[in-house]
Amino acid sequence: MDKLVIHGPSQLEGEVRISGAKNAALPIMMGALLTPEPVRLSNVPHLRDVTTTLQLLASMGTRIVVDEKLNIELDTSDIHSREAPYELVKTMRASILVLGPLLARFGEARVSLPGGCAIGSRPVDVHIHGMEKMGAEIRVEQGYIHARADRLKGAHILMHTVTVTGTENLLMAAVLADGVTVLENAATEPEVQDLCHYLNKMGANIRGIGTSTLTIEGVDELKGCEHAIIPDRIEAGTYLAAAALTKSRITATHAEPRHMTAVLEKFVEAGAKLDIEEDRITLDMRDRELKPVDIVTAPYPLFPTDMQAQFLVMNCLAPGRAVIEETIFENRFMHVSELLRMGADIRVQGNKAITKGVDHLVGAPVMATDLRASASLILAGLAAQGETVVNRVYHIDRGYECIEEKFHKLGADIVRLTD
Ligand SMILES: CC(=O)N[C@H]1[C@@H](OP(=O)(O)OP(=O)(O)OC[C@H]2O[C@@H](n3ccc(=O)[nH]c3=O)[C@H](O)[C@@H]2O)O[C@H](CO)[C@@H](O)[C@@H]1O
Ligand SMILES: C=C(OP(=O)(O)O)C(=O)O
Repeated sequence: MDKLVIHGPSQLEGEVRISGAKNAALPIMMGALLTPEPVRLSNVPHLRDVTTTLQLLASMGTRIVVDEKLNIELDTSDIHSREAPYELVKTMRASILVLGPLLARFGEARVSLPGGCAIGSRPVDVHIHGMEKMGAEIRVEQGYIHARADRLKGAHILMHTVTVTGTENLLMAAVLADGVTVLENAATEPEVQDLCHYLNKMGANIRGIGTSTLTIEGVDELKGCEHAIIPDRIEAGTYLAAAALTKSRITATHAEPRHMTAVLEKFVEAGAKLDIEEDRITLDMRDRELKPVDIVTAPYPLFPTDMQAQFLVMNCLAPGRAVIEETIFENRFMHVSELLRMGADIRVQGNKAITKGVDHLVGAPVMATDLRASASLILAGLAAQGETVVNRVYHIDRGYECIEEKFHKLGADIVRLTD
């Protein structure tokens, strides 16, 4: 398995181009199953999860054309399978997002249960109950969700918790349903909004985009469209965190600062100087001192759980005490034990990580079992003294496009070793 070897401490400078958002690209690609006409997607990030999604769609009969600019055309006019098998779903939880589109367009779907993963149990009860309310018959047998419906019917659905993929799955089920669906307590994440805009381009009728109540008037069919994926706010935040940690100045280009308000405010509270333009964010931490910041993760527009691990590393090097409370996933401190091995002072109490800033971190071999935890270990390695080897780069490749090339271009001493 590949590993990344980092020699720190690094001084970063220059510009980094932010890629399209993983968490927008995946549902939007699955949404191609809703129409027999081709959809053309641009700004799709080059990620392992995107490859897995292409494999999943291809296994169902989707024709895929990738042009020289890496735009992706998906043509689902000849779908012959309505199944998402365990082998693919186990590597990417977002595969559950084929359930809504398959059920809505073909009246049946067989999707492996995604199961628990490193950051928590991650049930899909909201997805299932919502589709049942829309008239689907659902059985869960031998690890698979079997769903059937002649035609889904509009329904009033109050989701008991705010769920991003749950909202997306129910949206994609509702756009082809008979009648009006109201989704209450819907997620308002920019990635959910991007999916709504894309579906409306296809001819769907979704109102309330960006609010917690979405009203969807079902239509008989959807058509093809062209769509550019929004920038990845978590990738942008991760590079800015690297600059903060290494007392550097970098600019994230092709970003969307309007999606990052909570995170950008925390960078300022942490002592960074920010210069924000239309689609560029410059963070300057040169000759400035990191300050500890208390954080509570919460659904958008509040502070995202996907940036928690990166800010935890910043707190490790900020003189003083800070508390980070993780309210979304019950087991999302996998990075803590590895950071302790690098000399951090962190105590985990329930869903809180309490840090006392140390003067410096020391490089070590480390490994994490989820995406953002792994990213945070790269950040720690960039700031630490000596060599850090980040094992199981597999997780990073799920969500960060060419991470070592981007950091290398910013001046980091980082190389990938392939076994
Ligand atoms: C592909 C994708 O977009 N992944 C993102 C998505 O994951 P994902 O959509 O899986 O996360 P959810 O928003 O669904 O999870 C939020 C909370 O709701 C709970 N829950 C969820 C569904 C359900 O049916 N029942 C239930 O109880 C989960 O266990 C969790 O505690 O949102 C998360 C929260 O912002 C992000 O960390 C992930 O990066
Ligand atoms: C948890 C994440 O992704 P996923 O939902 O795909 O596991 C993430 O992007 O941080």
